[in-house]
Amino acid sequence: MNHRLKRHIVLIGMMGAGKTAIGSEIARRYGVRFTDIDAEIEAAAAMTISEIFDRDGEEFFRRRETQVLSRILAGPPAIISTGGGAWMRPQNRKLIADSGLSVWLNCDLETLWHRVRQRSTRPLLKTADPKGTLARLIEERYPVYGLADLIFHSQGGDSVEASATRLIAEIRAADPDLLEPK
Ligand SMILES: Nc1ncnc2c1ncn2[C@@H]1O[C@H](COP(=O)(O)OP(=O)(O)OP(=O)(O)O)[C@@H](O)[C@H]1O
Ligand SMILES: O=C(O)C1=C[C@@H](O)[C@@H](O)[C@H](O)C1
Ligand SMILES: [Mg+2]
Repeated sequence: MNHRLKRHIVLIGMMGAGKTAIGSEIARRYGVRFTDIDAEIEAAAAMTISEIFDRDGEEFFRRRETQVLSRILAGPPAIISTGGGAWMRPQNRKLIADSGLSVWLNCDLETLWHRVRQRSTRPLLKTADPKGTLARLIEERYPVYGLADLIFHSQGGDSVEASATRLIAEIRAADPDLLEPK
């Protein structure tokens, strides 16, 4: 059924937390727009994120990420999936707070590792000990992710569909007017 979003719903969290999977499922179900910031960065640069990191470095990528996030947030309300590091910049947190509800998809290390271990698309995990890197990023980031408006506890055994249903209920409880039928 088609719905209207009053503000953006901005999904934050680690690589593999399900921002893209759950975000696109919710958007499909409610007929609202879904935007993935990583995909927007890649489209604007006509390069993959790995290529941007390799050629121009992480700092350059982070500046691009803020520009793209700012452009998407200025557009019509959408469900937005951010890259894992986006929420760590205070400037990005301010941009998100000004126009959306931030939702952290909180997921444990073992579940994340199970989901990302096969992927070669995430430059930050191209290390000698990717699981250790993931654990270190979790330690650094979780206190900051915890500043989100809503914390969704992802349950490892749940399907994407079940998680999307539970997340919608939690979003409705946090802000009953955010997602309304057209
Ligand atoms: N309950 C669940 N919630 C979310 N994802 C799940 C769940 N169960 C299985 N998955 C699978 O886990 C993967 C989650 O990856 P996804 O790309 O959505 O994460 P992400 O947060 O967007 O990561 P990235 O920052 O790397 O883009 C998907 O392949 C999805 O199908
Ligand atoms: O966790 C991170 O810092 C990143 C996650 C990805 O979504 C990409 O935005 C990029 O690979 C950086
Ligand atoms: Mg994603």
